[in-house]
Amino acid sequence: MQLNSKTVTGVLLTVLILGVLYWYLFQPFRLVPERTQLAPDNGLGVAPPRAGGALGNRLVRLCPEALCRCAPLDNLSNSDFHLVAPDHLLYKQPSIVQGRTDVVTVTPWLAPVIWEGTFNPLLLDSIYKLKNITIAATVFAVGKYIRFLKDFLVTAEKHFFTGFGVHIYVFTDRVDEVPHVQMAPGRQLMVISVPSSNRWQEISARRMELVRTLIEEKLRDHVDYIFCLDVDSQFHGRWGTESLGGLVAVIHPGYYRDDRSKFPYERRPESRAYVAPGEGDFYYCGGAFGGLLQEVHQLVKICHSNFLDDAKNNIEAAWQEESHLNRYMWINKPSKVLSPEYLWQDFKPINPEVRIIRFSGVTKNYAEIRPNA
Ligand SMILES: CC(=O)N[C@H]1[C@@H](OP(=O)(O)OP(=O)(O)OC[C@H]2O[C@@H](n3ccc(=O)[nH]c3=O)[C@H](O)[C@@H]2O)O[C@H](CO)[C@H](O)[C@@H]1O
Ligand SMILES: [Mn+2]
Repeated sequence: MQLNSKTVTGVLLTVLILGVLYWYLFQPFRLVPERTQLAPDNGLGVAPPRAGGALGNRLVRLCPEALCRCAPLDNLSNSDFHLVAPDHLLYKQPSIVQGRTDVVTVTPWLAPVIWEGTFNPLLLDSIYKLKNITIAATVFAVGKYIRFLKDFLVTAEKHFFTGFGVHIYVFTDRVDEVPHVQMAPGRQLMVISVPSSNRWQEISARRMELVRTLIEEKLRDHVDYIFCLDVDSQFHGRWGTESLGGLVAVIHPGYYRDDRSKFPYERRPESRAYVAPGEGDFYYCGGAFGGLLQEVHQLVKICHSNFLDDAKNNIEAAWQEESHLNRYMWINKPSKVLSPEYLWQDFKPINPEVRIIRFSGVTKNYAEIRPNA
């Protein structure tokens, strides 16, 4: 058979096109940039969509199987959203008509508010045991505040996520004075040396920056949740898996019955922490907050950046990082809210709705322990 050159070219071209098409459809993976979960720091504290995600930009494999099961989809079972209970677990029947009526147990944006009697610890622990999670806690003990560390650590051993993997990070300028506290298997203490300061405001506010660095340099990929806690406090009751969530805030015990006009938000519009009159949901504590690692990373990053912007304009918010945290939580609604059971103050008489005190600030002589009064 005689082939003319036109037929040969035509056949070759068809083979080439089919080849390219085949390669494109059946290549093992294509690299595409994943949508970043961290919004550009817009200074307003506006968060990106929250579900799942990683810290920053990352490349994901898109394979033919991606249509059904690829790594990011499998990870859902490790996330906060998929709750699997062990089969045959026996526990008290939940009621849909009876429960706490003396307190509000859900926010207007439908985040649960955790009070004693709203959850089943056995059920929750069984669910989270299956996930094999690790929880980090940060605590600062700078200067004379080192004296609070021992009770904090001893009581954390008794009440804070007992039976779970817990990594406590102590930031201190007095490394030699960190007490030795026996910890259960799976629980660890890490000490990080930080400089001292002659202003307590600076020590307190610097926590946002140091927690950010800790997350970026040490915790990513190793820890699921993180809580940032004041050291001048002790645990008195269970603080466990019921507190886990995306972004977790604790209601301040001092203002939870007050009108929002009484909340000590930053009221100067020049500050990045400004909350206008008529705005704000609750007044949250600076002494305890937490959540999924990527959520807390977002929070500390934005609060620190807003704090720096204020500093450039010679403004220090009324309650330092607590004011920035409150501004952040007004825009980025916490997905779980912990009642004042989770941070009480020893000097405060207990109100009837508070059936248990889980964590409480010790009464201290400010003039005596702070570097500046
Ligand atoms: C219960 C609660 O919500 N407390 C908050 C409140 O006052 P507090 O009176 O509770 O603040 P604080 O004196 O406990 O300081 C906050 C924390 O900073 C650390 N620290 C402070 C001073 C120092 O010399 N060395 C040291 O290590 C320590 O971990 C301490 O627990 O307002 C502060 C505003 O700045 C923080 O938001 C606190 O978290
Ligand atoms: Mn405190």
